[in-house]
Amino acid sequence: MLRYCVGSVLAHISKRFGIHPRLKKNTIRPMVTLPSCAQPRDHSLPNPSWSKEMMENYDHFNSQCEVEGAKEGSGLWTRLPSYSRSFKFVPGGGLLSKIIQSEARLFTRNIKDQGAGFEYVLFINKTKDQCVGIFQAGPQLEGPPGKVHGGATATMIDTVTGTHSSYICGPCMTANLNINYRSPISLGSTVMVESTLDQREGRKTFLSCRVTSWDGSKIHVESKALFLSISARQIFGM
Ligand SMILES: CCCCC/C=C\C/C=C\C/C=C\C/C=C\CCCC(=O)SCCNC(=O)CCNC(=O)[C@H](O)C(C)(C)COP(=O)(O)OP(=O)(O)OC[C@H]1O[C@@H](n2cnc3c(N)ncnc32)[C@H](O)[C@@H]1OP(=O)(O)O
Repeated sequence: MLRYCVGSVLAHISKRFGIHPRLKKNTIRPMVTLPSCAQPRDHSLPNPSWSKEMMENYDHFNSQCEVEGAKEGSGLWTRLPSYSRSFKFVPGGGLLSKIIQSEARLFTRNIKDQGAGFEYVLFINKTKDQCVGIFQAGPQLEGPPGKVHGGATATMIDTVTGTHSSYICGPCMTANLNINYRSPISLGSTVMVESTLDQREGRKTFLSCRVTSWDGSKIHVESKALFLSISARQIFGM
């Protein structure tokens, strides 16, 4: 679904900018030299900054994932890759991301120091209509002293519910995000962000989301989100 929705968006972009996203590098005859496009880095894979709690929860979900090559539905969960730009989800997207607004980066992946900002991995469960994010909030996300900024927490929720909604209904945008902050999150701690589908109504997707401590013993945040399906025209103002 994600490949489909990003793919349909890219088809529109390519029409607008006169670039075909699936063109291989050696089939383009550019006026200028195009940057090379290496395999994009998947930021959802573990790195040395991940805490014991982060790794424990990652291993828990990863061990229940579909094995590559096995028939669909063989696992409960699917780990979602994560790139510094949404373009990089599709073949040829790495090249496009260097041509169109090449300085742009996904907000949650723009701090280069490992462990300094958002460290996270998302898993989706299609049969249960659930998406979970395991997040470790680094020191550069401070709000009150020693605690995570409320806007950073909102970003985590938007990331999990937005990705969940994209999987359900394709390209969409956050229309409403309602957040109740119940207890502060300490910097450096690992939290679970869990999104559940409540209802679909035409273009509207309603989701609930909870943020808890890594072991589920403490509730940090409860929220509701509304996403609206949009056309590629709406994204790029065509
Ligand atoms: C390369 C492309 C990538 C594409 C993405 C695809 C896949 C993603 C891949 C990977 C995921 C990676 C990262 C994901 C992480 C994070 C996700 C971040 C998402 C965001 O961070 S995104 C930014 C913040 N977001 C905005 O910047 C939206 C600004 N806004 C608008 O752009 C418009 O506002 C819009 C489009 C929302 C609606 O506009 P519109 O014209 O299409 O629709 P309209 O207004 O007609 O409303 C139709 C019906 O919805 C009801 N309705 C509307 N708004 C409502 C509200 N707030 N509350 C309650 N009901 C509402 C109306 O009442 C009516 O209801 P009814 O039909 O019953 O009368």
